[in-house]
Amino acid sequence: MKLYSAKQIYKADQISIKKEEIESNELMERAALQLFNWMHLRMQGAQVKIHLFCGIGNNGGDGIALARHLVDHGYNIEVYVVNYSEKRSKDFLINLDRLKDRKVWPSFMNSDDQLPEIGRDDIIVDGIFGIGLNRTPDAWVAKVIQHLNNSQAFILSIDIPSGLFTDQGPDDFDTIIQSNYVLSFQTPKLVFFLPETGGFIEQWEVLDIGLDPEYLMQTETEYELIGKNEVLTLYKPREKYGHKGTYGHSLIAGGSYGKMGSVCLSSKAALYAGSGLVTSFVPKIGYSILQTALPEIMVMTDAGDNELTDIKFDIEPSVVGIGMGMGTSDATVKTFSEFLKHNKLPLVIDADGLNILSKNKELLKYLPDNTILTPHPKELERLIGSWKDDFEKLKMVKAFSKKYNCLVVVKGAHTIVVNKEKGYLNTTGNPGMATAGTGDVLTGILTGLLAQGYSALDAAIFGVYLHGRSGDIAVESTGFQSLTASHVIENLANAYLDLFKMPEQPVTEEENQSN
Ligand SMILES: NC(=O)C1=CN([C@@H]2O[C@H](COP(=O)(O)OP(=O)(O)OC[C@H]3O[C@@H](n4cnc5c(N)ncnc54)[C@H](OP(=O)(O)O)[C@@H]3O)[C@@H](O)[C@H]2O)[C@@H](O)CC1
Ligand SMILES: Nc1ncnc2c1ncn2[C@@H]1O[C@H](COP(=O)(O)OP(=O)(O)O)[C@@H](O)[C@H]1O
Ligand SMILES: [K+]
Repeated sequence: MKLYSAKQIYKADQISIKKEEIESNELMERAALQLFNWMHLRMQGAQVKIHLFCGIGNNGGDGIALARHLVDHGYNIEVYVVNYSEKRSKDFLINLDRLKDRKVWPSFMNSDDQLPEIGRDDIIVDGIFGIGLNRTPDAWVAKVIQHLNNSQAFILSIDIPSGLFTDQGPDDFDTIIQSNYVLSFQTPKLVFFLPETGGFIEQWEVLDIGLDPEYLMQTETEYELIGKNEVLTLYKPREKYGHKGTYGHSLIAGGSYGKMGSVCLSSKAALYAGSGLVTSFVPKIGYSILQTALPEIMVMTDAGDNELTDIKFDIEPSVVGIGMGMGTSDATVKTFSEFLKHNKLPLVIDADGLNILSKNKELLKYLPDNTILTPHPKELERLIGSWKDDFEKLKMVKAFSKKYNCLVVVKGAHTIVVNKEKGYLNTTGNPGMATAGTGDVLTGILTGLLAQGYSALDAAIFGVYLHGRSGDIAVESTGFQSLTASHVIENLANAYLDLFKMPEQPVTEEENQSN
């Protein structure tokens, strides 16, 4: 699913109005009707108090139009206009008049006004600012926003939580609505998925207000949201006459004394992801550990007893996944550097591999095109430097990806695969996965997919999705706290099977009777 920027949404808005030969307030009416239908379906006329807080732009206009539909259906409402500017939008004013025709008179809130009382069981509709926010709200508006946040009432935001910028990071976190549910028009917004701002949204849903499909289809976006629909097109089925050679040979290189578990996890994950053959390349200390833990896997050892000192092998793997548990001793740095200088194989680099690159930036030029790097936030910071906010971070990652012609998998709650100018945000995964070793599992999956012939970009997008989906299936039986990296591997099978599961259909009346 594409994530459109505010600029693109405004453009779609104008094109739709022109093509359909409608007035802009008709589009607002569509939006308001969608909002109303959503609420009416759930509330069924319940007399819970609904407080609608509206700004003076079109987001406020949506709220005012929604208030009219609610009043027409007998709901118990109170409308407030947060009067932060005299520049009221045309469609806001049209809808204000329509509301006044129903004899509903909003309270106009100004800077020194007392804040209204809100019960914890009430509902708040947040229509203060939408995608038109272009500066940090004034202190008194921030106070209104804090008052709503502190009320404990359920907050339903129109389009975007008020106070969140659509395409830049916030300056002041106290000016943002903490939303329980966001009904977002046509497209979710990028900020819903970034670590700094995602927490302001508990749940979201898109309402289709019929913006011009042709424009939406043809417009390229900087970011895409990746769900099952997107990855299904990437999946490569197994061929009837395929053999283990068809599905590639993954070499997993890493480990050091006390850290062999990471190589076990990566190697096993590569196998479960479908790699035809998997060889682990480890210091001598790892030999019996791997042979005992993973009978399906071949093991090669380095000259070093406890750490990698001489990464050389006489086999021809299809891809190398390297870095997990490897350490950064002088000998390992030396052999890793030599390896990079001579290597021609596709690479996935994780953990200490990334740490070594960060300290020896001159090595970056040896990365083969489309190498996949999988940093967690700290590793990323070491690699590209620190950032002011998530938007600056993404800009820096894009520049890095372009400069070194590599893919960066920015790990986190919504992992983002960055390929030069474009970012792909994952939708699977859960906080149970914030546990040791899940990153090693991801490296193994990505390596295993590359071995099977997936392109680097497809492997990164698909692998990140599968990894999160395995975690989501696993957590149903483990709970968040007890989820382990091994559970993620074990559920890879279920994640693959889940790709082709149809959503459950409701039982029809006839089927019910025949049972
Ligand atoms: N596009 C679509 O397809 C559809 C969009 N719809 C709805 O329109 C919403 C966007 O509406 P919008 O453009 O009127 O902007 P909105 O967010 O209401 O802000 C109002 C104005 O406030 C101002 N302002 C900004 N920051 C400020 C600040 N800190 N403190 C004080 N003032 C500030 C700024 O004006 P300025 O003062 O800069 O001239 C801004 O224009 C969108 O989210 C959706 O709900 C639907 O109706 C259906 C179709
Ligand atoms: N809150 C979360 N929601 C979803 N996924 C998460 C969350 N926290 C961590 N993860 C995922 O778990 C993995 C953790 O990787 P990493 O930090 O490298 O762990 P390790 O180094 O211990 O293997 C990443 O793929 C990350 O996206
Ligand atoms: K809003």
